[in-house]
Amino acid sequence: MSTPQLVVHHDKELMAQAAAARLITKIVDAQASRGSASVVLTGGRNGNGLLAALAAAPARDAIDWGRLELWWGDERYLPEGDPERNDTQAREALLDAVPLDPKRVHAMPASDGPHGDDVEAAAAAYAEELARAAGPENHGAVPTFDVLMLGVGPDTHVASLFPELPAVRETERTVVGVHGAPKPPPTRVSLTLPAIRAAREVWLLAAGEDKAQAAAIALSGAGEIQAPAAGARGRARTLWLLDSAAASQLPRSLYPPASS
Ligand SMILES: O=C(O)[C@H](O)[C@@H](O)[C@H](O)[C@H](O)COP(=O)(O)O
Repeated sequence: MSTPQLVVHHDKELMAQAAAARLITKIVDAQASRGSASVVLTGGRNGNGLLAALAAAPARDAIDWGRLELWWGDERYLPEGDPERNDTQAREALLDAVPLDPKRVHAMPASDGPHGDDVEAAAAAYAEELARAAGPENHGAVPTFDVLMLGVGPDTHVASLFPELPAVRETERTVVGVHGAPKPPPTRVSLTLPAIRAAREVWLLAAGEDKAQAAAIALSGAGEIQAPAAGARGRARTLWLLDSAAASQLPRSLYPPASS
């Protein structure tokens, strides 16, 4: 697993714009070398902020949207179209404005779908969809994601993997149902750490004062059960994208000079 690299931007807006520019380049390079790109989106303010910045980016349409595979790292288990769903918010921030191939947009199941309130069945169905998309060259039961993005919660959660809860302890399955999440809504579907760690690159987004303690804990050697963000590592790269407020409690040895 790759050692975390940090890039610190002056403020939340600049972090979102710089991360969006970074994502455009990553997708364009992947499409140029492999014909398509695979990205895992995250929910929350930082995740949606990045998508909104990408929607407004001048180079946005350098991406061949028809050859972009989109997945989610987690989803609130709510009815399709519910404003609180991560995919609803992603569509509003960006997806509805670009010509994606709907067959390549893999939303997680909704609670009014075929699985009803059986969130474990919904999680298993998404795991099967991931496995179907994985090729022989991939690592196990998920496709090789070019970039997997994760917002970081103030308690160091990523996706819907919360400290000490069963989902963060999962070592076999790629997708699990989550009950009793401390961040509402309580019922969710989430990728697990094994699925996250199959990604080429994992980017963790942390902006705002409320993330400073979480970033310091996760980057100072905490274990992944107590601090799930500490376990979110990519095979080739783990990149923390912070603003100076979120970086303010990092040990000086970790906090590079402000990059902008
Ligand atoms: O379903 C969710 O809420 C997200 O997937 C969650 O993992 C989010 O990324 C973090 O809680 C950070 O959210 P903020 O960026 O809003 O702090």
